[in-house]
Amino acid sequence: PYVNTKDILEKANKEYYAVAAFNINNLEFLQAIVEGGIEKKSPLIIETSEGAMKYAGMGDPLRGASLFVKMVREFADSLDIPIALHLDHGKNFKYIISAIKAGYSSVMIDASDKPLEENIKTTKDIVRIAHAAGVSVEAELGKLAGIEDNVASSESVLVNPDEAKYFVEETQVDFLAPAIGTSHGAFKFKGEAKLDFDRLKKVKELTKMPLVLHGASSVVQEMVEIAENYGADFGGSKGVPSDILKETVRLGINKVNTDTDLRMAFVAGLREFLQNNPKEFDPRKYMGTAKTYVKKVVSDRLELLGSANKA
Ligand SMILES: O=C(COP(=O)(O)O)NO
Ligand SMILES: [Ca+2]
Ligand code: NA
Ligand SMILES: [Zn+2]
Repeated sequence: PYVNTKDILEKANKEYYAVAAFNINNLEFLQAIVEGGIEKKSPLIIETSEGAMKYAGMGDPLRGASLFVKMVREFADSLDIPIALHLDHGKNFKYIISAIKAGYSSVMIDASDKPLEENIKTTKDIVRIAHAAGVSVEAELGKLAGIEDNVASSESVLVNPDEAKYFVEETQVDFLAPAIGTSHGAFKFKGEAKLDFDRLKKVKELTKMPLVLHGASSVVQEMVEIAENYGADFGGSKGVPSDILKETVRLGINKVNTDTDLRMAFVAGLREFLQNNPKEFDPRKYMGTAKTYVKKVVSDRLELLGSANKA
């Protein structure tokens, strides 16, 4: 069934497991993710960025949002696993309202680049509107290094646990993304991968609510090798190691945003197939391996996060 993200995350919060939130831009990624969820009997959170809404809607974000709702609902309404649709990194009021109007389960209002009081005010505005429409809300505290807020910020700004308690009380958000040292993309760490577990622990103790980890892709070595075998250059790529990811779940992360790992799996499959099948031009064939690899990464991640058999 098509459900509210909050329902999925409240259960995960109670039972101390995490649910992956997988980003999509097209049909093929959605198909592969849904296949993984069915195989693992796992709840699924499908999420789209504002850019994805624009891309799917060919420049019209409301049309894009509505297309994604219809696609996801077609799958969700016909399956036993709970599936939610979430707007990732909502920053533009028009896009957030479009997602709510189109029927998204939840929206993120990302005002983490603003001073605390402004983040609170903006988040409160969105919570009031979203909750009136039965839509749940995610917000963020702290900043991820790498590309954040369309600005390359070299330093990540880690969450302040006391601020987090004040923030959630003031805003009444449904789930919170505390920055604890991750960053978006495939180049997360120069040296050793390290996250601030202590801050995460404190935020969980103080808020007791479902928490979100952004920048949570692992950069799956198997996929890097296949892709590089067929012409990719992913030198220097490094993600969140599985053991560190598992530790964040143990400490209270319940939603794990995963985009890069699916992108790398898809392009690995695409490169491999195209190189080995010079005569093929049926998209259902040349995107077949790509979808299979995405499904594999999805299934492994659902298992790792503990949401398998939780549907
Ligand atoms: O945080 C993410 C995805 O992060 P990755 O680049 O690590 O997949 N989306 O909001
Ligand atoms: Ca942010
Ligand atoms: Na999000
Ligand atoms: Zn993110």
